[in-house]
Amino acid sequence: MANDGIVLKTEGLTKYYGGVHALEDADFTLHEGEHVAIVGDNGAGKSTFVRQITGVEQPTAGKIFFGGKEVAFNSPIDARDFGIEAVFQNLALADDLDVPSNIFLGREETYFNLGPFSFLNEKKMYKNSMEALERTGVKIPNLRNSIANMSGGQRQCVAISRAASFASKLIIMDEPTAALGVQETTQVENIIRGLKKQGIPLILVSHNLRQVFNLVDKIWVFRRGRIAGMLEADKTDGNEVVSLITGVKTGVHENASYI
Ligand SMILES: Nc1ncnc2c1ncn2[C@@H]1O[C@H](COP(=O)(O)OP(=O)(O)OP(=O)(O)O)[C@@H](O)[C@H]1O
Repeated sequence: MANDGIVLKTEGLTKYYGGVHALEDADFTLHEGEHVAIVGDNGAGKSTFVRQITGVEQPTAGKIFFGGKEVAFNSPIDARDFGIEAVFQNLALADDLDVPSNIFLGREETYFNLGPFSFLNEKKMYKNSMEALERTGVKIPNLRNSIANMSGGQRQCVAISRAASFASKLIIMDEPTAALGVQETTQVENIIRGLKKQGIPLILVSHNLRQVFNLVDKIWVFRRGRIAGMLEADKTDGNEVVSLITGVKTGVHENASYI
């Protein structure tokens, strides 16, 4: 498949959990530099889709293309190796470790390896963590505190800084601000704007339509496990998106590409 400026493409992506058809026949395309949202009602299949394209789970059927090549991610580490970073609702932080250890989790900087032993370069990890947080504008008073002692918002910001630092090709965020206050939400939205400036593509799962309209180029609507349509953010409005989410048409919508 030729690349054609397409970063990620899925064809017929399908996931069944026993008899539950969580995702069916999803054809999705993300172009270079694009920021897109995935919206839909509870249970529409948004998180299921994200789990398939990040290697957390393997699809029942369908194909995933990344950078023009068909890929099969057997784990999130496989996806990471392609420069894909994801922030999930459960964050995947290690509670008993401090901020630098969490930012470098699984990618620790070592001085040297001696047989089975690795000697961590903690100074370098601390410095790089400070830089990662500074780049994303996140302020954490004491990086040496274990993550368990931090607020939900601070933990979320660490997870997002980690993803933003390592994502070279694509970043995926599943409800990154659902549990945050106003100030922290603004901080996360600024991180997302920074990623846009850097040209890093984003897939944002969000229930917050205000946020979606402020941040993305395209809105992909999921309904009952299927992609119901795609709308360009600057050519649509909240009513049209809600119509597509619910499947109840409230008027004539010329801009929707109903699928
Ligand atoms: N591990 C699982 N086992 C069985 N069913 C599942 C599993 N994960 C998800 N489902 C079901 O698949 C469907 C889609 O769920 P999913 O979590 O993808 O929806 P969602 O759009 O992300 O919803 P929400 O906005 O509530 O997070 C739902 O009916 C859900 O109950």
